[in-house]
Amino acid sequence: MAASMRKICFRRLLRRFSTKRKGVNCLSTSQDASSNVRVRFAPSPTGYLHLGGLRTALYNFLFAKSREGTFVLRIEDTDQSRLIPDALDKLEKMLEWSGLVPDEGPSHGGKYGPYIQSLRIDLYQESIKQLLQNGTAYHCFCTPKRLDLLRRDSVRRGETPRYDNRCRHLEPGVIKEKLDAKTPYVVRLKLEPTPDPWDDMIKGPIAHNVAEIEGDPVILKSDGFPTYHFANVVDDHYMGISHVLRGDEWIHSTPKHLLLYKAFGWSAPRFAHLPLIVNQDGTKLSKRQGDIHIEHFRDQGYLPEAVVSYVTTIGGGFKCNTASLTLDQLVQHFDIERVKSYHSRLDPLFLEEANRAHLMRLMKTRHAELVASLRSLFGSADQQQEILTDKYLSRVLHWSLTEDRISKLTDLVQPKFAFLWETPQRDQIQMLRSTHTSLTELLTDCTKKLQNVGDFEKDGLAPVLREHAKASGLKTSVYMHLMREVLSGLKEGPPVAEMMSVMGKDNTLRRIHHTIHLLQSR
Ligand SMILES: Nc1ncnc2c1ncn2[C@@H]1O[C@H](COP(=O)(O)OP(=O)(O)OP(=O)(O)O)[C@@H](O)[C@H]1O
Repeated sequence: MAASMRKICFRRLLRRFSTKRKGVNCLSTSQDASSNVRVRFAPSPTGYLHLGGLRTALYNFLFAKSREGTFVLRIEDTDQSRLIPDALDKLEKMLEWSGLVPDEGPSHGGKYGPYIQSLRIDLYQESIKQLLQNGTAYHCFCTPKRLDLLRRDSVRRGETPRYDNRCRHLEPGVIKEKLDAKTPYVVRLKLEPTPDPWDDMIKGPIAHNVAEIEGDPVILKSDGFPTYHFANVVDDHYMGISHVLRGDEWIHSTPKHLLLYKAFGWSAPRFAHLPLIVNQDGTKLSKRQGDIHIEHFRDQGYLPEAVVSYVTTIGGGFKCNTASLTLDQLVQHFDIERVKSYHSRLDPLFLEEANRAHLMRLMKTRHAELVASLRSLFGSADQQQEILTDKYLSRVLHWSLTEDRISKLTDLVQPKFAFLWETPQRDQIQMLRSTHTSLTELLTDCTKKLQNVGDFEKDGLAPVLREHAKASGLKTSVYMHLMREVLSGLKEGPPVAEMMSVMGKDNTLRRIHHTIHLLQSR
């Protein structure tokens, strides 16, 4: 067995073992996995939904739906300095477009709302009092200047900067004095050693002794807003979240979160840290990159089902190929035990494959809708309206998909497919007249041959065209080039017999007659 395979099996074994002995030695994550499943997708509105965020939203959705649970959308907007005004609106639209409709959320309501953190400030301020009273948190009056000096000092010594926990030890009288004098403060959590492992649903037991590495973290900022860690834990508790599925970048924050649960005396949810979707250089995909936003894929003409399939390729979780699975099928096949623990890059070729597979599926299941979508790519005033019949559009769809010519509908309006919709221009045809003097006769003869072809399929047309080339004394390649230009104005493209077959007999003959007419007119 290869070493990497042995490692994976060992990790799986550990995961099973550690799940069974949950609570024995691990930091407590005591929610019972079989109890009422409630998960949340909790993005910050600091940018638009991208592939990484969508993948995390999707796995939360799949986990909830595969266990008859609830999928909650919560907006984490405590970093007010980075807010983007229309981010929430667009995020909700993109989730809906992808089919990941929340059961509870800012626009869907629910009994645990509000679902936007900036509307829950009172709850955080009440909750912080609890920790100040039981002594697990404390006021810190250190000035930004002192913190900066500390940081510089550490850097000078070649150490990782960390807060020295000085205000942990302030006398109650000093604290009162400073509070009475309205001295600005933050609230920090007292970190305790966390040498014991906690049990991640994907990675198995993980030990991270955060107090050895970091100073006490801020949980309430000087502007009265909670930090990510604090609001996240308070909300997960009050929203009854049973499982937290989030990106791997939060894995080292988990001991802090577990300490917060402990400080409150609450039981913690189970955690699953999902592998990240990374860039070519191994860095995490992030909101600041334009071409990874879900809107970008929608605008390019990709189907929501295909974009969803695309993001399932990082992280696994399925025992079958997901290229053509619908959301319902993904729910049926999803198994968190199969989620991988390593980060990877997306393969854009898979998106093309998935989009094609979903288009093929829609051809069978929602044919009329697909035809209507193709028609909608053309303006109502466009000259080609008269050929946009259901029959013609269906034939184009069938051809382009079965012959692997396109991966999305919008490909069909690219210049290389213009021949499907437009007749060649007068000047293109007139150019041909100068190189082929007897073109009118050749085309007239060709129409006679084509009239007699009953089954206008490429296999029947190809020998007829080859024979006509021979009878006209032209090399087949020269003849085919000529016919392609007559039909499409293009120098390159699909084989002529294939072109004719997709255009259909009437359309093909009409085009040739049109060319003859242009050749005869001056
Ligand atoms: N590249 C990624 N791969 C997998 N999950 C991701 C990725 N980026 C974000 N996530 C997850 O999506 C969820 C929402 O993330 P969030 O809204 O904070 O976006 P973000 O891209 O992490 O933000 P930023 O661009 O500021 O880093 C989080 O659980 C986060 O872990």
